[in-house]
Amino acid sequence: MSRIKQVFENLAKNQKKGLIPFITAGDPDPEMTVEMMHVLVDAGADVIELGIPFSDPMADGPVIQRASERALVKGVNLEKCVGMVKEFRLTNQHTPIVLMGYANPIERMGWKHFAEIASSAGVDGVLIVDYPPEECVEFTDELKKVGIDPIFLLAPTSTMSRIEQVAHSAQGYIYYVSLKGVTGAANLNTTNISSIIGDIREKTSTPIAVGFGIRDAKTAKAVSQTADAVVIGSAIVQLLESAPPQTGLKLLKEFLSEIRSALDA
Ligand SMILES: O=P(O)(O)OC[C@@H](O)[C@@H](O)c1c[nH]c2ccccc12
Repeated sequence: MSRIKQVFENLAKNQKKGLIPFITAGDPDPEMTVEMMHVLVDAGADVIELGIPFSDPMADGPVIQRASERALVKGVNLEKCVGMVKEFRLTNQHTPIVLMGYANPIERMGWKHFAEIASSAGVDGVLIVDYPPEECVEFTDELKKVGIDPIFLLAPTSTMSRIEQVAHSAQGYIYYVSLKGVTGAANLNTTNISSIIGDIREKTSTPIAVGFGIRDAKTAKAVSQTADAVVIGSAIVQLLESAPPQTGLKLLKEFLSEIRSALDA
């Protein structure tokens, strides 16, 4: 069974909700990323989304764009991201890692080669923002062949046929984007979420994670009433940006622990 599936089964069994922090690989410094991943786990992360820095991240707001730029300046590329997962796996074999990014670097490397090195490094899921399921059937097959879960996005604008398509192709979890716009938005409306999640659940039993615009414990808790997991990105990346590195790690741990307690309360 995949590590992601295992985590969601355990959460369901214990009637808990998942916490999925996002960080950009290599930000603020490539030397810190693996340590940061362990801090996230210590603070209660169930799955880690590790962002592959990209020069034109069109789904990202300014906070994650800046993180991407900082990481690129420090020479982080796709190979190095995979290497970070490999290093993380030396001391953690249980926390699922989802690599997320854009199609371009993956295509340059080649689907098959990427799938192979990612799987042998210990990557569990892959989410490519600009790959809707019908445009990447072959890539999805390569991932499934090596036991990596393909993760897809649904949004408030998704049609019923798109929901069906994603329900059919997705493994691990489905990522429901809570609002129209880019990452880091501040105006999440938690009341609209439940009806669309209901529609998705009619089509699939794959767990649903919700992200975009979750910045505090209260919102995380509210979203977790309907979602199986919450994803938090920009709030974390911003916190790291605004503090010196070692203080950043401490603040990160405090911030995530607070969310964890709210979800578990
Ligand atoms: O930053 P937010 O609003 O907390 O949303 C999570 C998000 O950052 C993370 O999942 C993510 C980062 N880049 C993305 C691109 C598309 C979809 C999702 C993402």
